[in-house]
Amino acid sequence: MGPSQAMTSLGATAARTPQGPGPWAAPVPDPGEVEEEEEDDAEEPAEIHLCVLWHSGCLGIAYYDTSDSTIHFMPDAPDNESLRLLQRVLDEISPRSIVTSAKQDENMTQFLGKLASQEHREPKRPEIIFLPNVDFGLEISKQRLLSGNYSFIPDSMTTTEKILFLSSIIPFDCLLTVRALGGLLKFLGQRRITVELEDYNVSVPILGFKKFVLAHLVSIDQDTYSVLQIFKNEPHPSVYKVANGLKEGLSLFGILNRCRCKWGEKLLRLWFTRPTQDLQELNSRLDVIQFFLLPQNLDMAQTLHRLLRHIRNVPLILRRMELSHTKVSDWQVLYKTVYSALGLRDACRSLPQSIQLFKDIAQEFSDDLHHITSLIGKVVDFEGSLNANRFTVLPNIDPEIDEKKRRLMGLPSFLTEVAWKELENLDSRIPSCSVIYIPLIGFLLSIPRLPSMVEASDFEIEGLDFMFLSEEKLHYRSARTKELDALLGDLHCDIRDQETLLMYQLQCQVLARAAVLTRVLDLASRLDVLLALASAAREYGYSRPRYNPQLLGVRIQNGRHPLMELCARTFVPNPTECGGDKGRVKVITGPNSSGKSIYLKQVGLITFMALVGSFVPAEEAEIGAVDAIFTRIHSCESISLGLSTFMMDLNQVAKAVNNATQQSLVLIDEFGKGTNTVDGLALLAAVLRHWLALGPMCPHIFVATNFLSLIQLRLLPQGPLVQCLTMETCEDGNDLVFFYKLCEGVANASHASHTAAQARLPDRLIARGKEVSDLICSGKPIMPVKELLKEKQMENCQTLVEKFLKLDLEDASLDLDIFMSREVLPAATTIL
Ligand SMILES: Nc1ncnc2c1ncn2[C@@H]1O[C@H](COP(=O)(O)OP(=O)(O)OP(=O)(O)O)[C@@H](O)[C@H]1O
Repeated sequence: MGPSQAMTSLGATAARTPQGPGPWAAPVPDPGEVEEEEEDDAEEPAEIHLCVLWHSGCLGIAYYDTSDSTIHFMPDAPDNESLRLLQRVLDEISPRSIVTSAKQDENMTQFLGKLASQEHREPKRPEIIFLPNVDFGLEISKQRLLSGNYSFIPDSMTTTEKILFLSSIIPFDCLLTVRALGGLLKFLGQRRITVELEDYNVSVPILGFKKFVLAHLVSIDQDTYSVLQIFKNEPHPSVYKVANGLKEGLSLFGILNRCRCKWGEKLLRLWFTRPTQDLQELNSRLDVIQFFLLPQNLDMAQTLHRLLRHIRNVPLILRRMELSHTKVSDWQVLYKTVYSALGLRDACRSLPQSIQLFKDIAQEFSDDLHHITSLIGKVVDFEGSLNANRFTVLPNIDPEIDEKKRRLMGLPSFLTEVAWKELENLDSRIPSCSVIYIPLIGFLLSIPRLPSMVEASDFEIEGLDFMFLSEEKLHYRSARTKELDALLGDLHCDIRDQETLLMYQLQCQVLARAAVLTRVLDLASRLDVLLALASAAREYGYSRPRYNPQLLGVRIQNGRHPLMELCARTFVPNPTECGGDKGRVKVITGPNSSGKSIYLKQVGLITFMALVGSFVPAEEAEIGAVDAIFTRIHSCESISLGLSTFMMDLNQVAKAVNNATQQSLVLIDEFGKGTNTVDGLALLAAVLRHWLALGPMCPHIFVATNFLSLIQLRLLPQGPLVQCLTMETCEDGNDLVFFYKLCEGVANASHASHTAAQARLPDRLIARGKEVSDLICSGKPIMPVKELLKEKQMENCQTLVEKFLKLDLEDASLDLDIFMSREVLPAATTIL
């Protein structure tokens, strides 16, 4: 540190003149130590590093998430040759890098090659890293896992205890998972993820291992998420406000997300990306929501919601502790979080223990939390720490620190006395002097530079050692300041060192209890999500869905579209019943704007919400076994993919045709409109006939179409598998009234002209459209618009023809050029 940057932590001044700086200047906080205070929860964008192995139809996946410094792993799971499960995981977590073995199966190589070539992949193409196959060896991977340095394992554990503990978390019998975990650890260590700039002996922080299972997953692709408006990213008006410049628009996630803590929101997003068929899990979520919906539990819900606001970003704090980068605010946040967690525990202990979540919170929020709060509360001097901008401890923790602080407190007045004495010995031209203290340098005499002190040689003063010039002040060591150094030493630094040591010990105590803190976060975010879903269910009048694995399809009474019902003045609910004698293919026809698309989406959304474990916008809903939701609904998104609209339509339908099973829900809106009518209709009919030919294996299909000919021309086989539905309307003179009510039957006309009128197309055009349409229907030729040949034009033509007839071509005086330019050309402009 150069002298000009040298910061004094305290000093005292003696001045000969009254105008000089006051001799009783209070200790000035060291500005060099003032850290840039970030917001508590400010986070670097999370990065995910994934390691994957595929062997004999089995997948082993493990990934490291920098946002919570946790390793997530999926126990060995079967995946087919097109690696759909892996694709699903990649879509969900968008890893920054994908690590795998250089010795790979052909399928995996092709899969990764394709991934690497996706130039427009959003948000970013992952980096693909091949490590030598030996890095994934089973034994070496096990060793790496067992010998890791994990702060959540207390130092007091013996090696055997540690192995037992780890084998209760990591499934060592899942060979691919273990090898993937081993490869991941190798990669993390090699790249020094998150600790690139740290000392080499600081290892990558690992705060826990978490299992994730995608076994009961309901498959939903990205298009479906977008067209059903489950998520909707919109550019944020302020790009500085959020890291990716995006905010949630009107979406299902947006209206249900009432989470109070960030981790709750994160978990809700995760549940949305992983709809499940695990009925036990779904029912356990619904039990909690149902409990909070009871009027007598409203107060409790509000109390819990308030407490959850204080549950903050514990993983970030733990990571900073691991790296010894803990900030003053971290201690406060941690204290509040743990304190609120204890509040949650006490509240949950008073709730029915038959509900698993309450039981878990009551039991798993252990006394370790008490220990943490009492330690932090007893040791950390929050006020002092904030003032000093560094960790300081309360009195009576360490008598040595207390003693040093007492001496330090008395120092300014003592130094003032010293300064006065020093001033007496100085040249009388020097008006004032101060004694200052600079950490690591010691005590110095500071004298203002006199106008006569120009050259460096002028700075020399007898009996003093010149040190440096800074801000027009000359600094010297005198015999007295040397004495002070010996007497008081680096008092300030000593206090700081001792307090830092105490902070380190406190950190270790907290880190040894990291497991309970991670659990707090897991359970608190679960509670937060369920309270959020309960709050939405209460406000919007949702009901609890029932799951019936024996049921084919879904049965919904008075279902509503969760977003549309918030925008429409009155929303008309509609029932849904598919499977059994109600047919597998529902063909919904109806005039434009009669509510077909909304109905289709509502079926998808209600089913989705039930599979997430939320209450649903319906009077009753019974959900059968649903393994996937496919959609072919028009979205605006085609530019970034560089595909034509029709090509996108075809892609989506192809996905459904190739993957839908008898348990899948397929929603098709206006398929075939992107090409000429006949081809489009033929394609739609062909796709539906393909599914119908599967008989009982046919998926549950809802098709909304304006191709009335699909039914009129009997393009679909007749039978119990097909049911025709339409939206009720009634003609009132020229007006068409929409009832938005679903009923059996087929629409008799598209009433496109009515929609056109609503869109304010000129009447003349609408009338012409109707005329042409009627002519086509009745098989008559289409004549050009009569209006075009106006009467006046006819008259002009006749006059011109007459002029030509009167021409005497035998007449020698006739000048044809003059005739053309005077008679014909002017008339031509009125005719053409
Ligand atoms: N159940 C309903 N209750 C009240 N209003 C509804 C309902 N369903 C639809 N609407 C209203 O009708 C409008 C049009 O609905 P929708 O887009 O579903 O029509 P559509 O039949 O699919 O039309 P198109 O064939 O032109 O695509 C909606 O924006 C909404 O305002």
